[in-house]
Order: sequence, then C-alpha cells, then structure tokens
Amino acid sequence: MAAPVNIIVGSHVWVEHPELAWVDGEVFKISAEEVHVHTTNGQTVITNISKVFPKDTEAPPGGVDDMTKLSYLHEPGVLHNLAARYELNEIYTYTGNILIAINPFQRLPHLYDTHMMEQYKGAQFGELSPHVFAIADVAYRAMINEGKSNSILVSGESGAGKTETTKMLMRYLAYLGGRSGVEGRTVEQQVLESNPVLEAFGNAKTVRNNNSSRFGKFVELQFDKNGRISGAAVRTYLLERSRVCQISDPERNYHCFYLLCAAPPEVREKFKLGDPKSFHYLNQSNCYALDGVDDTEEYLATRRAMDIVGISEEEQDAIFRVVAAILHLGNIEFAKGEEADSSVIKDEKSRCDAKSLEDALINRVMVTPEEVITRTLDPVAAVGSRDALAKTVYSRLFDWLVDKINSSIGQDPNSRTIIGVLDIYGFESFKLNSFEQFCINFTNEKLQQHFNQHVFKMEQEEYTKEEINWSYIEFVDNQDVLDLIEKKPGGIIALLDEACMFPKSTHETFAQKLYQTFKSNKRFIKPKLSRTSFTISHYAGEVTYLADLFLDKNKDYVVAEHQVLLTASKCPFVSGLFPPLPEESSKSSKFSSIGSRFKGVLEAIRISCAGYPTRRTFYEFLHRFGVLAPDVLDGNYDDKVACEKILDKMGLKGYQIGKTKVFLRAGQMAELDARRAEVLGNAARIIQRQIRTYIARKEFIALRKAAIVLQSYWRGILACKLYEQLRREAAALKIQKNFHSYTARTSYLTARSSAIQLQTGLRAMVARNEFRFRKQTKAAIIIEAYLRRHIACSYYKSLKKAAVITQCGWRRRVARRELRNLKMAARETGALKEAKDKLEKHVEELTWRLQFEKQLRTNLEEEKAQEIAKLQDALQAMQLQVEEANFRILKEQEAARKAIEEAPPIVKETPVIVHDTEKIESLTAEVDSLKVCTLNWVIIIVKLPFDLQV
Ligand SMILES: Nc1ncnc2c1ncn2[C@@H]1O[C@H](COP(=O)(O)OP(=O)(O)OP(=O)(O)O)[C@@H](O)[C@H]1O
Repeated sequence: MAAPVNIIVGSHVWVEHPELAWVDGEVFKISAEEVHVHTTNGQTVITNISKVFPKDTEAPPGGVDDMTKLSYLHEPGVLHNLAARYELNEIYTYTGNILIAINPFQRLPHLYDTHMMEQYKGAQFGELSPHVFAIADVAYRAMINEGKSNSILVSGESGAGKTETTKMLMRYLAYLGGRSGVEGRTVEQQVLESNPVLEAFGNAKTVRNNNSSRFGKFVELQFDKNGRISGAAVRTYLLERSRVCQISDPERNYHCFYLLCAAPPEVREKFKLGDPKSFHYLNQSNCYALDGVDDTEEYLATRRAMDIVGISEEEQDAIFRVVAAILHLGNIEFAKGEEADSSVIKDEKSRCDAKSLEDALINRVMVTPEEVITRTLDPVAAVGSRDALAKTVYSRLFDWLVDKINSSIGQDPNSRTIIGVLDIYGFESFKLNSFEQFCINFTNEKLQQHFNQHVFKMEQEEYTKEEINWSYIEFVDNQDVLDLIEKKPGGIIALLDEACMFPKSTHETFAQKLYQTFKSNKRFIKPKLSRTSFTISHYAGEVTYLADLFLDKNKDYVVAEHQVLLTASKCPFVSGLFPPLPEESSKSSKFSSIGSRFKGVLEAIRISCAGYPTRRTFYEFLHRFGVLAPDVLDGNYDDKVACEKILDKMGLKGYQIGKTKVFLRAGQMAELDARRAEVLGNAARIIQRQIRTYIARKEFIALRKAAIVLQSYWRGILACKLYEQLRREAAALKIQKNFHSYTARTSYLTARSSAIQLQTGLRAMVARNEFRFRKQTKAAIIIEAYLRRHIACSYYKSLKKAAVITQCGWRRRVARRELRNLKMAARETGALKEAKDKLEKHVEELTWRLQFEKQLRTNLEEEKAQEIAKLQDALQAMQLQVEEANFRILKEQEAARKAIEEAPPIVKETPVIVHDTEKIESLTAEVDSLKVCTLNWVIIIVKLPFDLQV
C-alpha cells in the first residue's frame, strides 16, 4: 500500500506504536519529511511522512461490516475496523465476499443456534450481518442453482479458529442438506464423531493452541441431485511428521502418546509403558499435562470414539501397540562400535525379529551394477534412521485411521456435486524452517494465486457491470514466486527431485545448485554466512529455509530396510500398514497432492488497491465531496456530470465514472479527503470565529449580569452583617442592664436576708429568754401550787382524820344504841316468822282453792255456756213461738180487725212470763263477785315476795 501523500497540519492519522501496533492522533506540525503528531494516548510522535496513514474521521464508531466500504484501505484502518467490531462481539467482517473471522476465545452460542441458521437460509449475501453461515449458504445455493461443486477455504495462523469455523460450516451445510443418516446418525454427526480420533492422533499442544491440528484437512460433503448430503470424506494433508521425534518446550507430542501413558494400569502393563518422562520422544519438552484435560479420560473417550467409527477391539489394540512401539523405538540409543553398536531391543511391541530390527536401523544395502554392498551407519545416522522409522510408522498409522473413518462415514460414488471445506494452516515462518514450512508456504502461495485470480475476476465483473475501462489495471501477481518454486524444469522442486534421483547428492550439493541457478532471481536470496540455507521472498514476507533435510524429506519413501522389516512384522496390523510396494512408487515426490490455497486479509486488500480500491455511488460521492464545488451542486447538473465536474475541478487523473459509481485509484480518496478537510477546515474556522465571538459576547453579558447580581448579593450580605452588629449591640446593652439589675438585686436580697436573719436571731433570742422566764415562772407557780396543795392536803387530812375519829366515836355510840335496838327487834322477828309460815300455808290453801274455783268456774262457764246455748235455743224456740204467736196474733189481729170491723172492738192484754231473765242476772252477778275475789287474791300473792325482800 502506497504511503499517503495528502497529509496536512490538522489531519487525523495513524502512526505506528510499539505495543498497540497503531495509534491515532492529529498532525500539528510538518517539517520536510517529518510529521509531528499528538496521539490520542497523550504522546507526541515524530515520524517519517511515509509511515503515517490517514484516518477516516467519519468512519462509523462500530466499524463497517465490509472492509471495501472503508475509505482508506490500509493496515491500521483494517485493524481498527476489526477491533471496533470485535469490541461489539461482532467477530465476522466481510471483505467483498471473503469472510474474516476473529477468534472470540469465548462461547457465543447465540451466533450458531438453529434460529440463526433459519435466518441465513436463502438470505441474500450481504443482507444480514457477516456470518460463516452466509458463506456456506452462498456455496450451497451456487451448487444447487448452477450444479457446480464449491469449496470453502478456511485459513489462518495456528489458533485462529479454523477448526471451529470448519465445524460451523459443516453444521450449517448439514442443516441445509440434511439426510436421514446412517443408523440414525447424520453425516455431519459422523464426521464430527470421528473428530476425537483424528484429534488424538493429529493434534498436539503448541505454543499458541493447546489442541492444534498438525495436519491439513479437506472435508468433502457429497450431495445428490436433490441437494441432500449423500456421503462425506475426510482428506488429510501435510501431517507434521517431525513432531513424532522432535518437540520443543512448552509444546507436546501428539496427544495419543500421553493418553496411552495415562491409560488404565493393565493397558500400560500390557504395552510396558510408564511415566511419559521416561520416553525420549516425550521428554524433550517439560510439558506433559494440559490444563483442564484428564488424559486417562481422554484415552477412554478416544476408545469410545474408535468404537463409534467402527474400529474393532483388536484393531484398537494394534493401534495402541504401534503407538507404544514408537515410544520404545525412540528410546533406542546407538553407540560407536567396531561396526555399529547395537542396543538392547525389545521386539515384542512391534512383533518383529530383534536382529532384523537392528539390521534395519543400522545397516544400509547398496546395490551397484557390480555387487551388493552392505554398509553400517554411524550413531548419528542410526538415530536418523530410527526417527525416520518412527515417523513412517506413525504417518502410515494416521493415514490408516483416516481411511477407516472414511469407510465408516460412507462415500457416494454417484455424487455429482460436492462442497469441500479446506482447513489448513496459513503461511508459516519460524526461526528454523524446514521442508514442512516450504510445503506449507508453497501451498499458501498457490492459494494466493488462486485468490488473486478470483478477486481479480470479481473486480473485472464489477468493472464490466459499471462499464468502465479496466484494461490498464495492474495486477499484483505472485507468479514469479510460483515459477521459482514449481517451474518445470528449473524450479526448486524440479531441482530437488533431480537431486533425489542422484544417490551422491547431498543437501550441500543441492543448496549449491540452487545458489547457482537462482543467483539473479529477485525472489531468491542466498544468506551470507550459510552454505545450506536459502531465502525465498514470498508474497507474505521473506522466509529462510534450511536445506539440510530437504532431500530425505522429499523422498518420502520408506527406507527399503524398514519396509522389509515392517512388511515382515508378525503383527498383521503392522504388516497391513506396509504392503509390499512396486519399486518405483516408493520414490515418488511429495508434490503430487498439493492443491491450491488461500492467503490473508491484507493481500485481499492489496489486490483491491491495485485496481480502483475506492468506489462510491454518485449520491455518496456528492454527499461527501459536494463541499469541494458548491457551484457544481447549485448548477442543477445530473449526478454523474456533477461528480465528473468535481473530480476535474480537483485535477484528479485516472479515475473512472461508471453507471452508478465513481471509481477512484488508490490514494485519490485521501487526496479528495485532504481537500475536503481543507475546505471544511476553512469553513470551520469561519464558523468557529463567529461562534467564538457570539460565545465571548454571550459570556461577557452573562459575566456582567453575574457581577451585578454578585454585587447586589454582596451588598445585601454587608447590610445584613451591619444590621446584625447593631442588633447585637442593642442586645448587649439589654444584657448589661439586666445583668446590673440582677447583680444589684442579688446583693440587696443578700443584705436583706442577712438582716432578716440577724433580726430573726435576735428576736428568737429575746423570745427564748421570755419563754425561758415564763417557763420558770410557770414552774415556780406549779411548785407553789403543789406546795400549797400539799399544805392544804396535809391540813385537810388532819382535819378529816379528826372528824372521822370524832364521827367514829359518835357512830360507835349510835351503833351501840342501834345494836341494842336490833337485838330487841331480832327477838320480835321469830314471832313474825311463824306468822309468815302460817300465811304461806294459807296462801297455798288459797291457791289450791283458787285453782279449784277456777275449775269450778270453768265448769260453771261450760255449764253456763251450755245453759246459755240451751237458753238461746229455748230463746230461739221462744222467739219462734213469739213470732208464731205474733203471726197468730197478727192473724188474730187481722181476724179481730176483721171481726172488729165486722163486730164492735174489745181489748184484752195477756201477761208475759219473765222467770228466765231473773235467773241470768243472778248468775252474772255471782260470776262478777268471783272475779273480784280472784283478783284480790292475785294482788296479795304478788305483793308478798316484795315485802319479804324489803
Ligand atoms: N467461533 C468461535 N467461537 C468460540 N471459540 C472459538 C471460535 N473459534 C475458535 N475458538 C476457540 O479457539 C480455540 C482454537 O481454535 P481452533 O482449534 O479452531 O484453531 P485453529 O485455527 O484450528 O488452530 P490450529 O491451526 O492450531 O489447529 C478453540 O479451541 C476455541 O476454544
């Protein structure tokens, strides 16, 4: 890519950075060829103008999904675009119809689920975001529509994600062309199931990838006429044979060796294996185990995968026996001897004769026309022979596995179309490069040519569509490198094959031959200090190869002695790996099966740069560069003419105007951008000036307003402060006044209370004295009273005593007189008592009489009652008689009256009898008298006890 020419002060550019690769910045000074740049990470870089690249300031921050949309196709632009997309987890980006995938180093399941597959199925290319499915879809549609086979090339350096991408491609193709499958398993499944076997024998840990495929793989999916998958085959290329015998720290040998050393004890016992450290082929590196990988489990998984692929138990045993034999073979050492010192060889692993093995390792038979010569190898050569044997056996074993897998998956001989997915490592350049790197780089060179042609063709198609003249497009070609390598006759390979034909050739003679032949080839360089190495200037850079083992490696035939030994093996599996071959075929060159390949991103861009790398639709162009000629935009021209006028005005040459797009040569976009930047810069300056004036004025007004506001605020604050001070003074006065009054009052109160206290004390003292005096007086009075009472009492007592004595004398006299009287009365009392007894008897008698009288009276009363009743009855009867008499009288009166009336009246009264009434009256009088008697007796009885008591 040409260095940009239109860098001006203020341009945004990319400059190289030792750690970040590229960093962007702004040019602030240009002096001659030197550019001074302020980078965005705060540094100032001074560099040559040819080492800075313009930055597209209008590029979308998330990047563009197709690199061809980038305004500037250069390394920093491409890397920046990829990085921007990667930040957003967009790992895929197109470059035309090439897909660039960045290894995300994390699972992104949403990118590969069935929903995604559905979306991409039949979608127009470019319609959806870049994706590996879109590539597979295009290949499949092209195959269906045009009936042509297609291949998808997956390339990149180790660890880039080729194997993962291949798996995704196959999964999508199987989704599109899925078939019912064999025994329920789809072809894709079968291919994927065979992966663990291939990986165990073909993958190894490298510096970059713990599971690096050390072989190229071409998976061929065969389709029937209906577009259904009808078979599949796996073809492998370029197995890294040297790894079997030679590894460097921290890499590992092929996984299978470690798996076998970690196999269950009985297996290890059977193959006499132990610690991997004890094997020369493994202990050249200190790395034995992989993080997160359990080799014992992997061993069992590999055996299971072998079962699935259809490898029988015996075959599996034989395979691991061969693996173990290779490890043991590596431990054979050689010492210098008279002829050759043989080592102790345990032959049971390879099941061949110990003597034959020894012969095969250290003897070489040379057949000359005259005689057959047997020569022994020196120890170094014997080691080479041993390693060659190990590599041969291992690579044959690997090929056998691939064949087995293919026959297990099943091929469709009638398939008319295939889609192939080629997964092979990219361009390699190490410290020491040998024949393997030569092959890989040659392959990549071929692929690059294919790619160039392919892209060139696409470019041509685009130009033809746009009807532009493309006859003078320079085509970047690597044909000269390919001529150097593969030209017949005269190329490196032809010379190598030639050297292999001559038994006397050595790597030195071969190298000399190369130096001589290509001394004037600009793609071939002879390193100054070396006699056997040579440098090829590949399209991707210079690589120096060591010619030392080229001859041996190119021969790629099994040493006759080894072939004889292995063919004669007692193990049918081993002898099967080495069937007797016709003489010629064992000496074929390696280069019979190498196909064409693809290279990298920047090369794609380089090709684009060779033609018209920048193309813009008229609308895009006018939109972007219309500012360069405003008069053209105002001139009402048709888009195409407007574009042409702008380009002419800018004085550009070599561009082309198509039907819908403007095609620009490399660098022209940058030139236009620089002019545009200038115009925009000027305009920006004017706008800035105006805006700055406007802003400054606005700021000034705002400042003034702010100052006034501030002042008023400040004055307000001052006034507040003053007021506060005055208020405080007034308050202080008030406080002072109150304080003075308080102190005066307090002292007055103190004095007053002291006076009162004093007065109180004095008065109390006076009162106490008074009280004491009164108390003494009272006590004196009491004492006096007591004294007087005592005197009076004593006087009274003496008087009383005298009176008593006097009275006693008197009373004694009276008493004596009384006693005499009483004694006389007592004598009279005896007579009274007798009278009393008599009276009592009389009372008793009277009582009895009373009772008796009562009884009598009761009886009398009863009788009287009866009498009364009788009398009443008689009365009643008499009354009745009276009534009757009255009635008769009345009647008689009536009759008399009648008679009187009738006769003269005569009156005659009849006397009434009153005997009964007199009797009653007498009885009542008697009763009354009895009653009076009884009452008189009662009064006497009651009165008597009283009289007695008195
Ligand atoms: N698309 C992806 N999504 C998730 N992980 C990925 C993807 N691509 C690659 N990886 C990760 O990167 C690792 C290396 O990838 P892979 O083995 O495919 O690389 P490779 O290019 O085939 O390497 P080699 O050439 O050494 O075999 C994988 O084990 C996987 O973890």
